[in-house]
Amino acid sequence: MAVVGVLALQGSFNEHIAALRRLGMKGVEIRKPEQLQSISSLIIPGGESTTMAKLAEFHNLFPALREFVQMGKPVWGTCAGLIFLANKAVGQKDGGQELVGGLNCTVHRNYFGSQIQSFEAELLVPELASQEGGPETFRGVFIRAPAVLEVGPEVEVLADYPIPSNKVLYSSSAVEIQEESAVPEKKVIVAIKQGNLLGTAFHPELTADTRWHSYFLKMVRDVGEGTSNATVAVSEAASSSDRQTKYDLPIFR
Ligand SMILES: NC(=O)CC[C@H](N)C(=O)O
Repeated sequence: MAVVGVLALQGSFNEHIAALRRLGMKGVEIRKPEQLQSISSLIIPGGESTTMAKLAEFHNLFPALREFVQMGKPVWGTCAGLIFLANKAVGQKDGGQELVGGLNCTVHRNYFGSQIQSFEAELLVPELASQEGGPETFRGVFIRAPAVLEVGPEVEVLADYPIPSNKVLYSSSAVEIQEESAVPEKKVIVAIKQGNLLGTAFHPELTADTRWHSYFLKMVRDVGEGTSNATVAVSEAASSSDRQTKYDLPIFR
């Protein structure tokens, strides 16, 4: 059976492996550079990107991760993983942190604020729904989440999040709630794709909705490495049976 690597230094790697299992796929934990040679796709989970970067540095993983991305192998970063894959990150701790890069975008590390400003929201996901079926929306779990501030022309935006006009981020001054029509709704980008790289600011691995995992597995198949047609057939069958179930929260099973 084809396997998907999951960077397992810190964060929600077990939850990704469980989501892959629900689709009939095996996720293998990756902790050392040489382990990247035996896999053809990788998920970088959410967690805390500064800590994860320190651990990656300790294990000398950055050169191997960059090479993996440059070889065009499919890589999906969720939350802290998205930060890893960004070419540029702002809002970093003093001294910054090393990035793998590859996604031509700038992310803000804690765009939505601190841990207590974590939230869940229904996101419109037209591309995901057209590829995977199911509802037009996806329940986004945002945990001290980043957001994408800017993207290059080659980057496809798969989801954005409308920030209510009366919610002002990064302002210490009191802000008056204005007439709805006076302040246009601002949208921030929360899911992107560039070639074989996928990035989501939220945590699909913490939901029962496996469509983002299934979408990534199709990217893996399209590269023509890794999954066999038989394996993908299994994963499609699994995801269509999932579609019949209602996506309840809390949903990690
Ligand atoms: N849930 C997450 O992965 C949070 C990421 C966090 N904002 C960071 O800087 O690492």
